[in-house]
Formats: sequence, structure tokens, C-alpha cells
Amino acid sequence: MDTLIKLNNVYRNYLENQHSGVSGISLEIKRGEIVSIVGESGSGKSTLLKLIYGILVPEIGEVLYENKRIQGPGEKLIPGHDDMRMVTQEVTLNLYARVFDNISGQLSNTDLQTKNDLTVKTMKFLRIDHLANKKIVDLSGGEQQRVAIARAIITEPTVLLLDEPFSMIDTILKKQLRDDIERLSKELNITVIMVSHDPSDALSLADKLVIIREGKVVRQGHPKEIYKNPESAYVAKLLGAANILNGEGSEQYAVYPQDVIIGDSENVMEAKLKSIHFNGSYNELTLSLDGKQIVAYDFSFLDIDPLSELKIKFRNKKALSS
Ligand SMILES: Nc1ncnc2c1ncn2[C@@H]1O[C@H](COP(=O)(O)OP(=O)(O)OP(=O)(O)O)[C@@H](O)[C@H]1O
Repeated sequence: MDTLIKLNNVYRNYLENQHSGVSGISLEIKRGEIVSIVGESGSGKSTLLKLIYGILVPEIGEVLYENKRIQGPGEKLIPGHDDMRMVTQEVTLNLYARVFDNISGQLSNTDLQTKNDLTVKTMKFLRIDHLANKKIVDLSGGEQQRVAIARAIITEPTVLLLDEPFSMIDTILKKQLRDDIERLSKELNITVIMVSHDPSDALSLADKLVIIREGKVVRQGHPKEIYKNPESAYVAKLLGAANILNGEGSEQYAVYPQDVIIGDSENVMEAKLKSIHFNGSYNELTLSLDGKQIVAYDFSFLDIDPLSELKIKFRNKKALSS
């Protein structure tokens, strides 16, 4: 895959707040990739997306698309790169118009028949053709999200930028949307760059994960690889709600909650159970180990008395370097 988008040492801070925006980001995005940008709230994810789209201009550095500098809003009649579409959390749909018209309205200079055909095809692709005659106000949040994506892809962009696409929808719709994004990438060869604060979406979908903190890329690579070797406490907590523990000397390591094993005969540590919360597919246990709080996921629903002493051990300890 060839490089489609390239950021070279890009800075963009907001004047009111010097510690904001992005500070020295270098990044390469390949054609056809699904890239997920993950980071804590305020880490600069949306700013990065806006810089790629060309609605924010770097103060230092450059953003290139097919090796050409992306033009800023002052240089274009319609802000945003012509080959890209961005879908944000804000509803930009015409609430009182039909789904069909919201989507077909994106096509100008197209004859009516082509307009209709393309609209039907796009609605079918996103499985919203049964909603064609409904008004946007009468749709659920998840349905509106799909219409917004349909509007974006009907013009056949090369790049689709999604800001928190999973934020408004429930678990079942999440799975559908995940499938849809995957099909967009594989069948339509659209490069998808999405921002998410929930890493589970990113882990399952992305070809490449980009983790940012305080405006800087702290890690990038394949989701599985980064999850298996988080290397820093920030990444381990962000991706897997890991427990951070002290080892020998100043060393630290991370243990994911599912790697805290309870009730094994060869257990080595004693912990006190503080609370149990049923979470559907597992119980979430809060334990105290030498005064430190530890979270454990128990998938076998052990019969444990509240406030009891438990024997635990850790598996898959991840060494941390920062
Ligand atoms: N227009 C603006 N003016 C001033 N500061 C801003 C502006 N937009 C963002 N910021 C600040 O820049 C930082 C990064 O914001 P950004 O929206 O890029 O983060 P984010 O990672 O997308 O956050 P979230 O997950 O909460 O949406 C934050 O500290 C934010 O308050």
C-alpha cells in the first residue's frame, strides 16, 4: 500500500491555551487503511482530524495528501479537502427532510436518474433503504449516524474521517457499524481515519492504531501488537483498563483485569475483596492488595463472599518502560 497522507512534525496549538491542540505529530497513512486515533479526552484527536481534513492549518510542519500540501480554509471556496469527507458528532442533516433527499442532495451536476440510482445504491450499502421516506427527526441516533455516513460516501471520497462514530449507539448497532466501516474500506477502498475514546472499537477494527497523549503520538502500530506490549502505563490503562503495579526497584508492570487469576492452588498473594459488580459476561471485582486497589474480571462467576480474603496471582505481566 502506498502512502496517501503524511504529517511532518505538525504543530497546532490554540492561542488561548498553550498546552492544547497537537505538538509535533509525524504520521503516515496508507491508502485503504483503517486508522484509529485513540487518546484520553483533550489529547488532540479532533484537532488532528481537522488538520488532515484541511479545516485547520498547521502553525509549524505540513500535512501532505498524495505528496501535495493540503490547502487550508483560507485557500478554498469550500473548506475541507475535495477527496475527503468528515462525519462529526454534530448533526448536520436536514432534520425535516427525508432520508433520501438528505443523501441525494449531496450530488450536484448529476442527472436525476444517476442521482436516484446512486442514492439507492448507497442506502442499500448502509442498510438504510427501508428508511428512505422517513424524516431525519423520526430516526434513532444510530440511524442518523448511518445517514450521515451515506451522505459522506455518496460522493465517492477517497478518505472518510469519522469523529467518534460509535459514541451515540448501542452494542448491537455498534457491531453493524463496525461491519459497515470494514466494508467501506474493503469493498469501496475508502481510507478510513476515525477518532475514538473507546478503545474496544479501535482494537477490533483498525489496521493501525495511533495513540496520542497531550498532542503527541506516543505509540503507533497494529492494535494486537500494542495491546500485547503496551510498554507504558498510559497505553495499558487506555487500551485495557490495566492495573499498574510496582515490581523490583523502580520497575512497574501492567496486568489487565482478566489476567488477575483468583482461587488457584498455587496462588501466591492474598487480597481482600472490596466489591463485586455484575457486568453481564463477567463480574468486576475490586480487590485490595497490600493497600493497593486492583480490578479483576471473573468470567466464571465464582461463588465469593463479600469482604472475603482471596488468593490471587497475575499472569501475562507486561513490563512498562514509562
Ligand atoms: N477551538 C479551540 N480553542 C481553544 N482550545 C481548544 C479548541 N479546540 C480544542 N481545544 C483544546 O485543545 C485540546 C485538544 O482538543 P481536541 O478536541 O483535539 O481533543 P480530543 O482528544 O478530541 O478530546 P475529546 O476526546 O474530549 O473530544 C483540549 O485541551 C481542548 O480544550
